[in-house]
Amino acid sequence: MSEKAFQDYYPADLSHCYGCGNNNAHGHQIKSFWDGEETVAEFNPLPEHTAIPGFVYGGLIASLIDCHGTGSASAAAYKAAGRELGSEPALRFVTANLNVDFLAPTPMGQTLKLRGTITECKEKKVVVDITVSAGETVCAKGRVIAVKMPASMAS
Ligand SMILES: CCCCCCCCCC(=O)SCCNC(=O)CCNC(=O)[C@H](O)C(C)(C)COP(=O)(O)OP(=O)(O)OC[C@H]1O[C@@H](n2cnc3c(N)ncnc32)[C@H](O)[C@@H]1OP(=O)(O)O
Repeated sequence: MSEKAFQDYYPADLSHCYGCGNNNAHGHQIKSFWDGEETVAEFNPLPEHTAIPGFVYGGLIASLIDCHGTGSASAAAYKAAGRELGSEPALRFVTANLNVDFLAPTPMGQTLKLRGTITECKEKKVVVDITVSAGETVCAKGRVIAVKMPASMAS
């Protein structure tokens, strides 16, 4: 995909997140995009992301939901403000609450597809509902409550 991901617009000094930071060589570096009014991301779990042989670790799934959620929140805030992604001042969101339901065992060896719906979008808080699917099976669903990053988290 040649389109820039939401996370590619994060400023370099805030791109170290284990889930989505471009500057974290050991992280997941997930990439989120718009698909109409929804947001999408894909991830291919590695062998080290195993829970039980053949199945994906739930913590990884939570991490993917977390960072697809905060990325989607930022993109939704820019959209609501009628602004270009990445324009200054930056609209940065962190996770206030993360809730995950594991609905079915998640198989290794398949691309996981995340799909997000912006359920609520206010100036300071964005709520994103997300599904994680392997093939036709929705393996997990989650909700991220993302809140504007406090000044105390900026270096
Ligand atoms: C561009 C750069 C971004 C890159 C980073 C990506 C991040 C990746 C995801 C992460 O892992 S972030 C790291 C984990 N998160 C944190 O460390 C956040 C720690 N918590 C805080 O700093 C504060 O608690 C927080 C900023 C989340 C909220 O404090 P505030 O004082 O700003 O919130 P406030 O009390 O004003 O509430 C604002 C709204 O959020 C709601 N809210 C706040 N905390 C909540 C909570 N814990 N659960 C549910 N809702 C919550 C609150 O009810 C309210 O909703 P309403 O407007 O509808 O009334």
